[in-house]
Amino acid sequence: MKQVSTVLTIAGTDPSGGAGIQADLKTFQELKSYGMSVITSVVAQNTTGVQDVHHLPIEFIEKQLDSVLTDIPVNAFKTGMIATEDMMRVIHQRMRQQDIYYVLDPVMVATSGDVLINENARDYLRDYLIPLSTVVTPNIPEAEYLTETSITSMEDMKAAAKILVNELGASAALIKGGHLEGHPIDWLYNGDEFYKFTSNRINTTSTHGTGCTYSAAITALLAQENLLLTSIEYAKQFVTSALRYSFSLGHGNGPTNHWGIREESYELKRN
Ligand SMILES: Nc1ncnc2c1ncn2[C@@H]1O[C@H](COP(=O)(O)OP(=O)(O)O)[C@@H](O)[C@H]1O
Ligand SMILES: Cc1ncc(COP(=O)(O)O)c(N)n1
Repeated sequence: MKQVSTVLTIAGTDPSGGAGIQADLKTFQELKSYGMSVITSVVAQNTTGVQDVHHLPIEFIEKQLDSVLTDIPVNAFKTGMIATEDMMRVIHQRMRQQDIYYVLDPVMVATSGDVLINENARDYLRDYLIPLSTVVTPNIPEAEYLTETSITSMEDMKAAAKILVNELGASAALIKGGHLEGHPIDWLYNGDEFYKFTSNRINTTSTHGTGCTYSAAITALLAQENLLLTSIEYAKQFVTSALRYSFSLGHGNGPTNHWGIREESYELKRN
């Protein structure tokens, strides 16, 4: 029987397929990891925004976690949208017993501007989930909230990454620069050194699910025992290709293309 790396996402849903659980599973599949999912909230959303949110009962989140954890060993997991402190508490309680890679995407606001988690949950995430994480992957507004700093430059990004590791207890912090002007630059701090991940800016409005796709790719690659730096480097290429070949779908910000990296290699072969 073939061995496979297993990855779990704990997050909210997107019926339009671009973000959340759906983006995560597509990314896991593309990167040849076996994807599993525990749903926290069912979100009625699409490329234009969030229409409604239905939170699952805590006991049911607990049951889904137990269904996975009592049956299948998990090599790495990520968390995305976790809307309430109660949800975070049960996830923290179950997952801290697992000594595995944890990618924490501190999802707070959708690309459309809709708020996805409540105020208390933000504080619980900072105090309890960050110290459990292998790497935390905030965008600029999320990093500003978590570190209580204002970020307008590379130096500000690096200072915030330092706070996330040295003061808030993450093993590593990757601050994503997509929201700043110019070419998007992400900074990783691992407690010792800073590492820079860059790409050209892709001129597209189809950015729905970019952060989900990036953190899911890092998780899938960590599960395959790649080093953190290698995982981020390849995940960055993956997300850049997903944006380069993104789809013009829907009436708002379209979704990224999870097989973009394959389009890229077809193109290389053709030329
Ligand atoms: N227009 C773009 N072109 C290329 N890369 C981008 C673009 N926008 C964001 N990125 C990259 O996509 C990833 C997600 O970043 P970001 O948009 O900052 O996060 P989020 O989707 O969580 O708001 C990062 O690696 C960022 O540098
Ligand atoms: C369920 C869910 N989780 C996360 C996001 C954020 O998406 P993005 O990656 O565009 O910031 C979203 N819109 N919906």
